[in-house]
Amino acid sequence: MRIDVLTVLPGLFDCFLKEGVIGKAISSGKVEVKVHNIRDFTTDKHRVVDDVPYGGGPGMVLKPEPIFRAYDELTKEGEKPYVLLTEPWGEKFNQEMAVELSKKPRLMIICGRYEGVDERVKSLVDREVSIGDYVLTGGELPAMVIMDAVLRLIPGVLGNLESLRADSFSDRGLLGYPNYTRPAEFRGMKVPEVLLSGHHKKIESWRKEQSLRKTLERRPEIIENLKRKGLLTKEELE
Ligand SMILES: NC(=O)c1ccno1
Repeated sequence: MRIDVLTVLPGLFDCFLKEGVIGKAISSGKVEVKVHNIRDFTTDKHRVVDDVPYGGGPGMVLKPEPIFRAYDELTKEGEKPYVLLTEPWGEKFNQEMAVELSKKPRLMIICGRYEGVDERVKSLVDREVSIGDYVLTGGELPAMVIMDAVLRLIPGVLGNLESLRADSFSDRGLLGYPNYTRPAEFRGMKVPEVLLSGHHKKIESWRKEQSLRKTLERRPEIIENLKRKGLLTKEELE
């Protein structure tokens, strides 16, 4: 997968693209992520990327020209990207969308900033995406959240596919089960006996029960939804 990011603050991505699982995936060539400074696509000596809103009002709006120039330049060759725009009022990002996006060969993420982008930029956009009902200073952090959730799903990026299976939200949207590691007792808190038993069937059913219990406690609507769709087994319903 290739991802092109358009932003006025490219430096925000430096650590994200160098460290951890994502950094390794890029350095090993499993995925390609290129961050582009929208200012590099301006033509004036002050490299202006924003302007006051028509009709008045607070703040500044990202101008269309530099973004369109960037899009034209970056899409001259190769597959046309699926274009996302990160904005607070976009479609809510979730695991389902992450899975869908992970199947695209190429993405472009335009990071909103200031009061937003000129509305005409949206003629380039396939999906406006929000990571939550709150307003940030810009779309760069949402872009990193989206890239993290999407890139980890690319085959070969996560060493152990098992951890993908055990993800929260990956099994019918159920929350993940509790995890423990050594020591077996820490400050009087013991690891559940079943996890020390080596009995894989019992461990699996304990984990399933914990996952259902946690989902029922924290996200009952997910259980109700699965019940309505008939996606819970008889045992799980007991
Ligand atoms: N909530 C968001 O995704 C967002 C994007 C830009 N500002 O806020």
